[in-house]
Amino acid sequence: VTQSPVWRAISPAQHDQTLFEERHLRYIHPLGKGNFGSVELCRYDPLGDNTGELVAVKKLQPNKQSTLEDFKKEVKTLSILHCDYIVKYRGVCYSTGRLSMSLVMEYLPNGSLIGYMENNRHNVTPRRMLLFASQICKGMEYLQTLRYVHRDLAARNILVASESLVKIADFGLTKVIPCDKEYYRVTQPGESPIFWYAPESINESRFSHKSDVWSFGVVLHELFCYCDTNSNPKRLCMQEIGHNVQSPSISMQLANILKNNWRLPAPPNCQPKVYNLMKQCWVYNFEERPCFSDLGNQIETIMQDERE
Ligand SMILES: Cc1cnc(Nc2cc(F)c(C3CCN(C)CC3)c(F)c2)nc1Nc1ccc(F)c(N2CCCS2(=O)=O)c1
Repeated sequence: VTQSPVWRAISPAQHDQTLFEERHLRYIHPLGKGNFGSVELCRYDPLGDNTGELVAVKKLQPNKQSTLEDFKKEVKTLSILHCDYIVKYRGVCYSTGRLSMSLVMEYLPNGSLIGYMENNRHNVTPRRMLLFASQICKGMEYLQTLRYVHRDLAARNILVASESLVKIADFGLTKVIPCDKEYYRVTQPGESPIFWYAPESINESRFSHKSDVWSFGVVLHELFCYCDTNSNPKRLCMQEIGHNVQSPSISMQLANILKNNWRLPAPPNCQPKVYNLMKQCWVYNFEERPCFSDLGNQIETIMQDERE
């Protein structure tokens, strides 16, 4: 029987580790909602004896912004990224009948950096924050070698693998920079995380490795504020803008205060060297911002001094 055409048609799937059969994907509970879909904890249990692997499954929620095309690009992006500091792709699950598909990824039990920092505030040292920062930096350096701009680098999109390892997740907004240019121009901005955006991204929808560096500076700020909701970037910017949310638009007012050299304030008890790193990431002119390898070296140096 296994030699009949039907079995031949089916059997290759079993050998393809990246194809997950929906009937073996056991739903456990929701993990969260991102801008492009929801993520659920599942167990892939083909033997049906609960010995299967826990996986995080991202389901597409088609809304005005995201389409199946965008989701397929996100899947394609993640499937070719192989880096210790980027969440691992496991495969895809095509649902029988229905058109949709799901993205299957490794499951990291400690959740996002935000929840982790809030819950572990008392035993996360500045040295550990610098370790996390250097890992995010290395992940971004790797992305840059493939000409990817993440465009949504924020603490909410960083996952905690262990107390000494974090990974970049959620490549829903990631784009490849065309070979003949040094930046990516977005046409439909959609739901933009403008409080993590560089001025040129706010003003001209221009995204580059240097705009990712700006967002990295905001992630550093979030880290050294222990991801405290009272000092999250949106709240601090809105306080500075004032709450006249009419005209001009919030992004225009944000662009103005950044133009007038306002920046997120130094986090409480933050070493001057670390705040100085953030300020380098927030230089108005993107050409003067450091690149991720410079930042990585500076972070390693500060970590050395910390050790002495
Ligand atoms: C790929 C992946 C691997 N492991 C994990 N582990 C994970 C483990 C957890 F306990 C939690 C939480 C912890 C807190 N309590 C209250 C609820 C569950 C958790 F949130 C995540 N999560 C992944 N992805 C993911 C999940 C959820 C997401 F909202 C987002 N997104 C973030 C913004 C865009 S997003 O949708 O991509 C990605």
